[in-house]
Amino acid sequence: METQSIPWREKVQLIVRFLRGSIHYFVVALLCACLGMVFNALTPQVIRLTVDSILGAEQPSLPAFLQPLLPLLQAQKLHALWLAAAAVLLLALLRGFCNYGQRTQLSRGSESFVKRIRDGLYDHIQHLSFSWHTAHSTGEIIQRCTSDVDVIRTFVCNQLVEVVRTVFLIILYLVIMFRMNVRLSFVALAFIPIVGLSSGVFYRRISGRFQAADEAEGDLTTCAQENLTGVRVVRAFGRERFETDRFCEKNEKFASLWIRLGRLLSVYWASGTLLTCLQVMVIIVCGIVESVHGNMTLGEFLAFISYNEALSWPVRSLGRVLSDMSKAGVSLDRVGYILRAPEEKDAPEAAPHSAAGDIVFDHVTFGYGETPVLQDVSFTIPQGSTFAILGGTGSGKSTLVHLLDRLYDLQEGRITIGGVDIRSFTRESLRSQIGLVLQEPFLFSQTIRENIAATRPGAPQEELRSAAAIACVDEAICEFPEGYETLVGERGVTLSGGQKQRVAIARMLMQRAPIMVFDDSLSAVDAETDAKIRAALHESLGKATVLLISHRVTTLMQADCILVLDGGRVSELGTHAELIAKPGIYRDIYDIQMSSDDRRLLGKEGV
Ligand SMILES: Nc1ncnc2c1ncn2[C@@H]1O[C@H](COP(=O)(O)OP(=O)(O)OP(=O)(O)O)[C@@H](O)[C@H]1O
Repeated sequence: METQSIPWREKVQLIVRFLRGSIHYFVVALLCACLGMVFNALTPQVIRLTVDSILGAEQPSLPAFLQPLLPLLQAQKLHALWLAAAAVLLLALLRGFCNYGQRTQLSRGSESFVKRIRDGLYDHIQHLSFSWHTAHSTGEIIQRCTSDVDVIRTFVCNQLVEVVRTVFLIILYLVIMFRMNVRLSFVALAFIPIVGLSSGVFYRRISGRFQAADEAEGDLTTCAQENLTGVRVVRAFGRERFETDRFCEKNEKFASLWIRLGRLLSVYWASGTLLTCLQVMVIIVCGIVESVHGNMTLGEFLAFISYNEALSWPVRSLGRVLSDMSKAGVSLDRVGYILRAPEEKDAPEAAPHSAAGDIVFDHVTFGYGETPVLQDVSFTIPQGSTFAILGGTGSGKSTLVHLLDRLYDLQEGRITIGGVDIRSFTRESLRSQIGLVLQEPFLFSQTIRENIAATRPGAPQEELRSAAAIACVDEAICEFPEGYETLVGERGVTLSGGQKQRVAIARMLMQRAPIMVFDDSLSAVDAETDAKIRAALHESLGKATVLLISHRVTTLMQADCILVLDGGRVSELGTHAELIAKPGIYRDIYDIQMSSDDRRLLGKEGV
């Protein structure tokens, strides 16, 4: 799946959009963090006071509210030392409280933030067009909704807060340091842009590598997902070795990308450590010179060193945050790519319409890409009739259904139902009136009852059973120990292809749609069951318009009208009797398919 970079302004808007409702947690967390910094900054001052005025003989400089303590500090050195120790303890306790507040608020904020992203993404994906879904791999969509969302969460909830905290800390410490010694503070300050610059260079270099690693992870997920979904094919064709090799190859590429990334990170961290040591060394040397010249007391020197050391780690971590920012930037691009995809939207004038009336395909031309799949296709399906479509593989039969259901939008021509262009229907009203059974039906990992009742939850059991009986699957369901409560899917029973198709037919019948489409949906049942189902459907469908697609002539021959598609064009149109009366594709297929068995079966059906 491609990833276009989205502008930073849009990335910020994206974050702000999902932060709504949880911003107060982050504000409180930040306040706690800043307060913790203040308490942190007071500890070296206690040390300075202890060294200079309790152990040494300097006149203590205390803020006005602490002036009453002065006589106590000067009178009894031991009491003063206890007081200093108690102050350090108190500051540590206060820092602990702030830390606790920061973490609890952050975890609440981050959980509600990430929940909002997941909900937003899921809801958006539900409204993306079918063409978008077919164009993008499921594995990668899942990866973007899980790992990428996680990277964004870590960035917003930990690193972004860390940046604000670090900036506050740098300002606070620099103010204190400048008040203590301006010259030495300038030396400490000079290192900040150097560290910042090296982080910036690093940030630019690493961004592309993170993107490549993420794309490799997407490939790996897709490969694993495909393999697990197609496990039957893998086993049947003995492709285990091939699949393992394919996975290993992708896994190796993924691992080597991360190793290269790790190497780059190590270079950064090693050079950062070197820079920090250099800065500490320079400050110690300059501080000693300042102290020797009497520009600093010993206590001030010690306090300055601890401020400087406390400053070096956050400045470096700023570099790490910047590098993580590049990763988060890539993840925001990838999640943003999904969120930017346009949702299926009805035309402003679209409204719910009744799907009663004739269905007309009027000079329809359509292609998924450059090559047209359907060319100038025109035909009419009278309301209440059974209309069949026959055609070779890839002739465009399913494409007709995709267009009727508006899974894809028409490029040329128009389709009308009862004289109303299907583009004037809201998609919901159109789709709710077209019952669809696909060649490869999908059943949810729920009970058979829930699957059949998917279109009408809460429908009475008798109705479910009668729909299942029409689809000739009721008997098979009742044979399961748990009957209709049998769970299907990975954690339940595995239904045969034919059983799945019949459950899907029952599900569609529950919809009671005025238009019913069977897209090669009896291909997995034997000819006899196919005939039984058709007979039962014939009796129960009433006034519904039925569109029947099949490769099997016996399935189609009773239809009111049969259309033969050839290479995306209408080749023949007429009743079974009309079509076999003249040479053409239909008669050829009929002659090939009609074995003596079929003729016997036809005799049974009385055709
Ligand atoms: N989502 C898609 N994207 C691109 N091409 C597609 C897509 N779906 C179908 N096609 C192509 O369109 C052509 C017609 O496909 P369609 O599924 O309509 O044929 P069909 O007659 O139903 O075939 P079959 O009987 O094998 O199911 C084929 O060449 C197919 O490769």
